[in-house]
Amino acid sequence: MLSVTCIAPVNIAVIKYWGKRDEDLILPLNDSVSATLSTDHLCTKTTITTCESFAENKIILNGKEESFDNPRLLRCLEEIKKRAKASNKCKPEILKWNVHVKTENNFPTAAGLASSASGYACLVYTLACLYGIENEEISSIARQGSGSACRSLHSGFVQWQKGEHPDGSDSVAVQLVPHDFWPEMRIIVLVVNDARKKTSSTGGMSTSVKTSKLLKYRVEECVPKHTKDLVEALNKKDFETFGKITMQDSNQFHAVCLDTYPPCVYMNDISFAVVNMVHQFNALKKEVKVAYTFDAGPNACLYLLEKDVPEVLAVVNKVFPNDKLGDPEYIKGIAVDLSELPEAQAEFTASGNNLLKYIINTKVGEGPKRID
Ligand SMILES: Nc1ncnc2c1ncn2[C@@H]1O[C@H](COP(=O)(O)OP(=O)(O)OP(=O)(O)O)[C@@H](O)[C@H]1O
Ligand SMILES: C[C@@](O)(CCOP(=O)(O)OP(=O)(O)O)CC(=O)O
Repeated sequence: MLSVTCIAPVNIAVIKYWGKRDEDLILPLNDSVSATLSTDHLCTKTTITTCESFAENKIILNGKEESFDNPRLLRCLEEIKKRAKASNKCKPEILKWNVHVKTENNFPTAAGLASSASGYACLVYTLACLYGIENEEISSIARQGSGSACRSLHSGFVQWQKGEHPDGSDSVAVQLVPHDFWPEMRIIVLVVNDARKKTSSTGGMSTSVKTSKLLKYRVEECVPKHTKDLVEALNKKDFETFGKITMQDSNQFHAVCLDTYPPCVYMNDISFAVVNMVHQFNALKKEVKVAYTFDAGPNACLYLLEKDVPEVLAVVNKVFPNDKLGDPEYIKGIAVDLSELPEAQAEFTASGNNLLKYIINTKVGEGPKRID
């Protein structure tokens, strides 16, 4: 019997992946860029055991058995085994044994918090460790579990290169800068809703590819420029440009969602209240101090620098007053001393009470790790 346990991070895109050119191999229409978030606060933990006596493959997700008869899961297992066989790093008989997967996310699953990204990255990395191929290029296998998962295999800021080959061999994730390149970078997630979402990313983007003319323009004209300028800003640690492109790319992605027929509506009134708060804050400061981005759900991810966290949190608490403020479960992640927060400017007014469920204060982090 062999058993391995690993953890893997979530990632949040600043240039969004939306649209596939090959649904089966999960090949994207455009490059995307993300930050890998610290596993100290958000992560998937997966244990995989393999044994000659196991009669079938099994997966237990968050304590509940799920069907293994899932094409994405089967594809990841099959591809890893193929790679392990070719590398000769593992005894061939071991590759014939079934596996038992036990996996847990320490945050809500399928709620637009990128659980499929950390989930499939962890699955593929743990399998790779089990068969001794963890140092090979495995992002192209994680990609076949969930596109965004390929980016969670690296630390720091990561680019998923769309690639050109029809077989997907060059559609891989590469690290742009390591996790400690811009150590002041912080990510604050404002959780508006952590229930399972109605339109999955997979379904939504498939309809966008079929119906949105704006998506074609985005892919051909906008994303290549957004990506080039954002990577340049990242290398120069130019937050103003980094933040502006991040917000513009998120807004364009949601415009594509509305241009989809029938439309995919992921942001809600609370999301737009966050958008207004951020622009009001940046206008008062006369520079881009904080940037928002939204995935396929209403939750906001704010990118900002450490020095601005107290002032931004003071504004968030004024615009979104909450009875749970002070409860340690309300602001999770990196500890915040509420008594040290400054007074928010008089210009900000409350949007309504208890509109946020909770807040996660985190930073850029490392890739998957074996922990057993
Ligand atoms: N730990 C895990 N191990 C294996 N599969 C997982 C794991 N966590 C999530 N998944 C898979 O990912 C699915 C959720 O993906 P989905 O894209 O709907 O939501 P999300 O990833 O939370 O949101 P988004 O991708 O929009 O940020 C789950 O139903 C499950 O199939
Ligand atoms: C909005 C996004 O979060 C979309 C993520 O889509 P998924 O990677 O979940 O989709 P599939 O490849 O079909 O599994 C943007 C992003 O993470 O780049």
